[in-house]
Amino acid sequence: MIERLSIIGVGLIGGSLARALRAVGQVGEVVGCGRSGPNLEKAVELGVIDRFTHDPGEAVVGADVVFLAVPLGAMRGALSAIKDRLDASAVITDGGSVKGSVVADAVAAFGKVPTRLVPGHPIAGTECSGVEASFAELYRNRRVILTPLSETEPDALSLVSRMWEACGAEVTTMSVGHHDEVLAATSHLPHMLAFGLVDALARMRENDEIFRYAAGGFRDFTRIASSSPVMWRDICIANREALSAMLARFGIEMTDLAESIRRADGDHLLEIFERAKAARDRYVDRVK
Ligand SMILES: NC(=O)C1=CN([C@@H]2O[C@H](COP(=O)(O)OP(=O)(O)OC[C@H]3O[C@@H](n4cnc5c(N)ncnc54)[C@H](O)[C@@H]3O)[C@@H](O)[C@H]2O)C=CC1
Ligand SMILES: O=C(O)C(=O)Cc1ccc(O)cc1
Repeated sequence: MIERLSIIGVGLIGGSLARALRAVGQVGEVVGCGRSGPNLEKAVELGVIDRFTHDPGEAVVGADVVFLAVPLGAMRGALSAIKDRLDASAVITDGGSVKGSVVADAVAAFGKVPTRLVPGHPIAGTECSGVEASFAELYRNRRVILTPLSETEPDALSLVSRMWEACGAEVTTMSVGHHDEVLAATSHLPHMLAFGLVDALARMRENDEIFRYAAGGFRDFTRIASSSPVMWRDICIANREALSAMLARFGIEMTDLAESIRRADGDHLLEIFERAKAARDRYVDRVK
């Protein structure tokens, strides 16, 4: 289906796409591009990519699909670097966790919305980074959100949808703004809670003594605090408006909890916990 796929940023997300497409025989040549020589050499050794270059412009020559999988702060530079080297029919897509910033970066780089840009976001990942953490099954039975614009050419959208479906993913489309609001609530806020909790506890006791007495719940809740700091710095800045609003709403919830605890208001606490338990049980049932 794809003759030459160019992956800018061969880490967890880019590497897993290449592996998944290779596993189902839907890609010919895979060209990788990145900054780290050892990571790219590893990618060749693992059979994830066929060859690599450090020059994004060179990487996209002759590619029918270009997949951008760099941290959000590097998107604008990557788009500017590939702009003049793309084939006219090349489709550009990405895996960035925020979509408004990627569209703004594309407009800044191209001077207008590129009609063959299909912004995308696989709702799948782990707390690990780099090509060695990538695996072919990452996207199987997971959702991928595409946020096409009014300018997006239908055949480009259809190609990117089919690419993700070939990886076993379920593709949904929504607007850029809606995507960024929903993900601020379901992904970006929980990551802030995990980072904030672990940092607060770590600063309370210099010697890490406190972590020795943590139970399974702490480990489950904080797994995502092991995620890439650079990636999450960029996500926060890219989605600052929606994430700030979510953090403010969550702050009100925490204040309410703290007040109920101080007042020993068991009825109110029970009301909150029962409502939360019912909502989570419903969610877990739905995704089983
Ligand atoms: N990690 C996750 O669970 C998920 C991440 N994403 C998004 O996917 C993108 C990539 O994330 P990961 O694959 O997890 O990160 P990663 O750290 O595993 O891979 C990123 C790669 O990009 C390279 N890179 C960084 N700056 C670059 C530049 N200026 N030019 C070329 N290469 C550059 C890095 O060397 C690295 O190999 C991010 O935009 C992130 O928001 C989306 C869904 C899930
Ligand atoms: O590790 C996890 O559970 C994640 O939530 C991974 C993740 C990180 C960023 C995204 O934009 C989407 C998924």
